[in-house]
Amino acid sequence: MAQFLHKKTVPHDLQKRLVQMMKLESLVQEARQCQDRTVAVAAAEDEEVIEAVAMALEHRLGRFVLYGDRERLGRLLKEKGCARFSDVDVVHANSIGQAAELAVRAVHLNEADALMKGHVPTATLLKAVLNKEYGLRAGKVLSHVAVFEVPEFERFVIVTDAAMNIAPDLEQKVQIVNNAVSIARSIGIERPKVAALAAVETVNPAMPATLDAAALAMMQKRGQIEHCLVDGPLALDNAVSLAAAKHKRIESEVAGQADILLVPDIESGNMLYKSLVYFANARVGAVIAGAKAPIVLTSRADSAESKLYSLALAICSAAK
Ligand SMILES: CCCC(=O)SCCNC(=O)CCNC(=O)[C@H](O)C(C)(C)COP(=O)(O)OP(=O)(O)OC[C@H]1O[C@@H](n2cnc3c(N)ncnc32)[C@H](O)[C@@H]1OP(=O)(O)O
Repeated sequence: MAQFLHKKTVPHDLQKRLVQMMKLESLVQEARQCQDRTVAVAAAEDEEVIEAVAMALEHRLGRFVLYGDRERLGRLLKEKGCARFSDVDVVHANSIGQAAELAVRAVHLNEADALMKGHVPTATLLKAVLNKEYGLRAGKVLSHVAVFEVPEFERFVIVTDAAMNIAPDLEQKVQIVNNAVSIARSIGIERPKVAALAAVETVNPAMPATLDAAALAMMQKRGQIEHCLVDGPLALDNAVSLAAAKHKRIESEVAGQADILLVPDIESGNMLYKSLVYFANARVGAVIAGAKAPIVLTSRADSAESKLYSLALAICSAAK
């Protein structure tokens, strides 16, 4: 369905309705169409990661190269029923740090199309990703983009940045928006609506997030941010609920209809991410965008199913 959405011939209204019907499951179907994708998994010797790889192999999403302890990996692959697949290779690494470096190098050298985090601390992997000699920098800000399917909610909710940029400044927020817009477009949301979140919907000089949000909205209006609509500051309720926006008398093309929620910092983003998973039973697929290749940065909070969706999102966005 998502492939159909990319065709320019689809009328906008129909396109919007189809996007709204989309489920993360449809990303798995789309990823399957992408030929010959290879994913390098850093420190893959982790039960949940191997479970996600097993699911991905079952769905024929691509080829996997697992970096880590050969013996432990061999055992886990057998336990999870992966030994029967030919699309999986193991490269031995003596330590978690070496596994991260080897996996990142493989993507750097175009031997793999996407990187996946295994049993390695997030900061260790990201430091390898940012390494000047063998990393995956592409001259842009790298940022985390999470696509949520929330039960009873009619459209995807995209949250950024919940996991990489700790306290982004205005310039970094512009690039974080650009990265999220490019992921939204890769899954068929042609002109996403971006809400720059704050605690209130009015500009308050004592709350820096409201100043950045207002600047971002103006930058989009002046053409400095493209392929999307941006409004802010918006509080979470009036970003996602038309009734709440109406109640506050907010006149905006974004309020109540946001596709992308730009959070002010990593704390608010991470808590929103985990609240959606734990309190709202949301499903999620997430990647780090802006690098030479997409990166799957899974969290312990994610189910194996969510890890599969993240892999599908990475494969879909690597193909664009
Ligand atoms: C939501 C589910 C998943 C999770 O819960 S994940 C858990 C939460 N996430 C984390 O713990 C990671 C948070 N981020 C960090 O720890 C750090 O920002 C990170 C990514 C490790 C980078 O730290 P450092 O290596 O100390 O970075 P630094 O500020 O000294 O900069 C070193 C060089 O890298 C560059 N850099 C840092 N962040 C970047 C970015 N986002 N995009 C592009 N380039 C970036 C930075 O400009 C600097 O470059 P240069 O050496 O000056 O050329």
